[in-house]
Amino acid sequence: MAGSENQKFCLQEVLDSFQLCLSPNKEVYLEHYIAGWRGLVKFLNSLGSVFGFISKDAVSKIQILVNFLNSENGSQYATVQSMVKFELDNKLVDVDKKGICPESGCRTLLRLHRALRWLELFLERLRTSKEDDKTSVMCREAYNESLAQHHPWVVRKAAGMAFFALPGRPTFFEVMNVGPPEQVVAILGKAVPLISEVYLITEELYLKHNLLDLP
Ligand SMILES: CCCCCCCCCCCCC/C=C/[C@@H](O)[C@H](COP(=O)(O)O)NC(=O)CCCCCCCCCCCCCCC
Repeated sequence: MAGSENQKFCLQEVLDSFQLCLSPNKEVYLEHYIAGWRGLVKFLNSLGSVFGFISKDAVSKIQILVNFLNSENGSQYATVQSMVKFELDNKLVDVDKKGICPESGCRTLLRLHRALRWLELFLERLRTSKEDDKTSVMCREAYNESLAQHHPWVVRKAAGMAFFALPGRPTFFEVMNVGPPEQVVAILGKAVPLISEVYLITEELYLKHNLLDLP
């Protein structure tokens, strides 16, 4: 998988990864969750260096999770559910905000999980958008409704500036690399509910274990 962030993006690949994410009993496989994010980072990279600071942060979080998956405890990280259990049972999470485990799997995944909500809201806006709607507006609205609430002023400001550099809807659809606009809309129609399901399962799990505010 190394270096896959530099290859050409294809929306179908992301859809496939999120499809593979769910086990028959609705657990979330970390490997496929990570693959989905790798695909999205590819997309971001293809939009240019203005988005480098966002892509860099996503890549570093992906890498932390990959390292856990490849560690001697890798099998405990097979699913998000098993990761949460393992890290909580072994006191590997900063539940009482002490800063002893600043890079736990749970807190790292939480950052991507929050970004997944932004993605869901953004893709749904794209799916239902009209030809001359602005991607920057869709992106900002989705961001303000989700991730922005977890970001300090300086990050919100930087993100806001980057949104201005987003290409228009036609270019955006082209970069998705799945064919004409109707096809993009059709694939988005499959991707959004899937992403939403993965998001909800993770959200409920984190809520149950009181992990939604991990520092
Ligand atoms: C296509 C437009 C892309 C716009 C992306 C919108 C999200 C804006 C996020 C701005 C993040 C700025 C970077 C810094 C973040 C960190 O401070 C912050 C907190 O981390 P910490 O607690 O370790 O400090 N990190 C995060 O919240 C995680 C952010 C992860 C963002 C990943 C975004 C990937 C975007 C993929 C684009 C895919 C487009 C979809 C097309 C099919």
